[in-house]
Parts: sequence; structure tokens; C-alpha cells
Amino acid sequence: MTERNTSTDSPEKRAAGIAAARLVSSGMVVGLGTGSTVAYTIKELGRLVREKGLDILGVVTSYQSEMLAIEAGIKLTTLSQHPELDLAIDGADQIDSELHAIKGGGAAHTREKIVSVSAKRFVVVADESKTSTQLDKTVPVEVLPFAKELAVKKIRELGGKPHLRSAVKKDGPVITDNGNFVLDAEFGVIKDPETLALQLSAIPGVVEHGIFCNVDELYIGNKDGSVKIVTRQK
Ligand SMILES: O=C[C@H](O)[C@H](O)[C@H](O)COP(=O)(O)O
Repeated sequence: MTERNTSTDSPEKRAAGIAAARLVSSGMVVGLGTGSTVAYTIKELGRLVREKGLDILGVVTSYQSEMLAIEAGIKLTTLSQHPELDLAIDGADQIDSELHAIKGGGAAHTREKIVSVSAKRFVVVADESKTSTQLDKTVPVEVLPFAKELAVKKIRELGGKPHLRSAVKKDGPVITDNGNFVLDAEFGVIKDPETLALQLSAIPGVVEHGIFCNVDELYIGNKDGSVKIVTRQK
């Protein structure tokens, strides 16, 4: 697992995050992702709520995005109250040319996947450094603590090298918002993300993994403030 860069002062991330906020209009129920890029979207939506009367409901994907949304003044709802969302916006750790993404650098990918699949449209915001022709970053796999050894064995059988993610400023493993462990699995270049996604999902005790095959659009921010939009070919 490479070190997480959550710098909050990035012109590229800001450009992408703010551009995606323009997709949101009054009356929408919006999935709010987790991480430093979508944080710009959440703050911008908060500004539009306060200054322009934007009337939306948000569904958060983590404790972090919940706190940010509350601070921004965005009204929140739940998937129980609003099971179908108009739009979900989130960041990614890596995204390939066919818009397969790896997420979960912040261990939020389980709720992020549930929220993104609940949305009619899923938009990823990122800077250029996240783009790649093929996926080759470690894949975060959230597992029930009870199932850790089985998951390690099964991931090895799939050709992966799993490592239990360790906490920072706490001894022992990272515990997700759902009370589980995260295995970061190295697979080298992932030639067929959709097949690997299905294989990981089939392991008993795997709660969710970080391969996302449901991205509709990618907003790539540049230093000069411009944004390139890539749409998935269906
Ligand atoms: O678990 C975390 C999420 O999947 C994030 O959306 C992802 O790690 C990207 O975060 P950032 O925008 O901070 O690079």
C-alpha cells in the first residue's frame, strides 16, 4: 500500500471536484464519497446550499464524509429513506482507460460501492496521477476478522499477495467503519478487472473489495483549472 496523499491543497483535485459539483441541481439525492478529492465537491455543494439555495439531500459513505457534509451544511438522508440516488460522486486511487477503478485507499470502499451502485449515475473525480492504461495498484479487500485467514489463502490462490493493513497511531490493524479488517492485495497488472472482481466477491467472508466496474464518467482535473471528462463506452 503506497502512502496516502490526502493533501487538501491541490489545484488538480479542486478543479475536478468543483466541476463535478455542477452536475448537482435542486431536488437531487446525491451520494457523497470519501477522500481528499471529493472533499472539494462536498465543500462546493455546501457553498451552493448556503449561498445559492441549492436544495439537496446527501448520502454519506464514511464517518469522514459525514462530518464534512455536516460541517458544509448539507442535509443528510439514508439509503433506507432514499434507496435510489440521482448521482454519486467519489474519488479513486487508480482508474484505467475503460474506467475500471481501484478504490479503498481510505478503507471506505464498501459503503462507497453500495452508494455508487445505488445511484443512477456514478462520477469519479481525480487528478491525472490516478489515471493509467491498466490497473496495477494494490486492491483493498475488506474482510470479516473471523474470515481473515481463509481470505488470505483464497487471495493467494488467485495470484495475489495480501497484507493486513496496519493502523497509524494505533497498534494493530486498521478497523473499518464497519468493524472489519482490510487486506491490501498485490496482483501486479490486472489484465481482467471484471473477472478478478467476481472472484474476490466469491470468497466467503469478503465484505467488499475495491475494484469498481460501474464508473459512468471520469472528471480529470488539471493544474490550470481545466477538466477533461471521459465517458464510459457502453
Ligand atoms: O477509501 C477511500 C476512497 O476510495 C477514496 O475515494 C480514494 O481513496 C481516493 O481518495 P483521494 O481522493 O484522497 O485520493
